[in-house]
Amino acid sequence: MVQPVFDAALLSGQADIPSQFIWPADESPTPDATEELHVPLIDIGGLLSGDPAAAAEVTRQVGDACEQHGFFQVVNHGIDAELLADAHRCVDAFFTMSLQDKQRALRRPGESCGYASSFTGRFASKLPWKETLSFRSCPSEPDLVVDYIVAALGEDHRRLGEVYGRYCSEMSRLSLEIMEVLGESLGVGRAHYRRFFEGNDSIMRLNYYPPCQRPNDTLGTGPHCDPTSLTILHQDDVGGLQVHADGRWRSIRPRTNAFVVNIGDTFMALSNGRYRSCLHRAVVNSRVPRKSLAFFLCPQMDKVVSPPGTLVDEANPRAYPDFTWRSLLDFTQKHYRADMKTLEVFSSWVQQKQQQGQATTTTA
Ligand SMILES: C=C1C[C@]23C[C@@]1(O)CC[C@H]2[C@]1(C)CCC[C@@](C)(C(=O)O)[C@H]1[C@@H]3C(=O)O
Ligand SMILES: O=C(O)CCC(=O)C(=O)O
Ligand SMILES: [Fe+2]
Repeated sequence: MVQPVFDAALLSGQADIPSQFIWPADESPTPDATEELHVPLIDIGGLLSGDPAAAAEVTRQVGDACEQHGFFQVVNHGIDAELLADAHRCVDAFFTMSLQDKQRALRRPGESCGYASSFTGRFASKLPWKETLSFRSCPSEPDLVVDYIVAALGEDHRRLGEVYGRYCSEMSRLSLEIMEVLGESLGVGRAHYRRFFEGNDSIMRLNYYPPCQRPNDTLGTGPHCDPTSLTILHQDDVGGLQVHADGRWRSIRPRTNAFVVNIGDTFMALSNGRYRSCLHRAVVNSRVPRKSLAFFLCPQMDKVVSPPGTLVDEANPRAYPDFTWRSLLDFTQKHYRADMKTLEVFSSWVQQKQQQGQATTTTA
């Protein structure tokens, strides 16, 4: 079989799409679903510095949302509007380059960073209608992002690297603030999760969804729960993010000044299953490209993911085994395509390995 190359410049205008991009009927997209999911809008600046009674009410709202579906939005986040606009302009600048130029940053098999034009070499079916550029970001290595971009794309792209370097450090700051709120809402105190993630080893991903003439047959990002800890997403004004809540797909309307935040599988494990990592996806459209910026907060690779003792008791026994982010990341890159069951399947795999006496919380 000839492997399809996802060259958006060619495919976007075509009436037919290669069969590998067609998703089965039971996962069929509903790009026109108009029902919205209303998620709480959290004024994060006010929350952390404002009056205690108001803060307690907002913390409760975050807790409720995380117990129901794990999605909320933050405003008054302190991210400079010009930096955000620049980050979106740089997405356009990168993805409108020629396929050959983008492929200088090609993502290699088994790796989670680099440029992927769909996943034509990685999966055989249910290919996503998107291009992505992913890279690591760690607060302890301030030049990591710019050095990666310059090494992959050349000196001409230094400014792009600087923009995302700044953007990622703001995302890390915001994630730690959100961790304070999550800790407070779970009754473990503001410091617990903040400390856990202070030395995070996160992934930044730029998503670019070219137009598709068959938007009812394919998906930009298939249904999945994020295996990571917390996702902070900014979508442009096109729309396309859908969440599966109360048994149906509902969209989250874009808001220029808001970030969409959702709990990932790793945080679900850190909360002993109290907070939900919820199924979501992205649909495409036939008119315009869509962009989103996703910052995936992840623990340091070898830190043991284990809930605080106060969240475990007789009524709430351990929901998941201890694991490291390294082993879960490896699982999603080499053994299992992340979907709605990742944490469940991964947990069984860890338990099986433990029974066989093989470690999954070390690098071995
Ligand atoms: C660790 C990760 C794997 C994926 C990127 C991410 O950083 C977090 C989300 C994961 C993903 C988006 C879930 C849907 C399937 C996937 C293959 C994709 O469509 O991009 C996933 C990512 C991956 O590259 O494995
Ligand atoms: O592009 C979007 O709106 C969602 C993307 C997403 O869910 C992901 O990259 O994990
Ligand atoms: Fe996601």
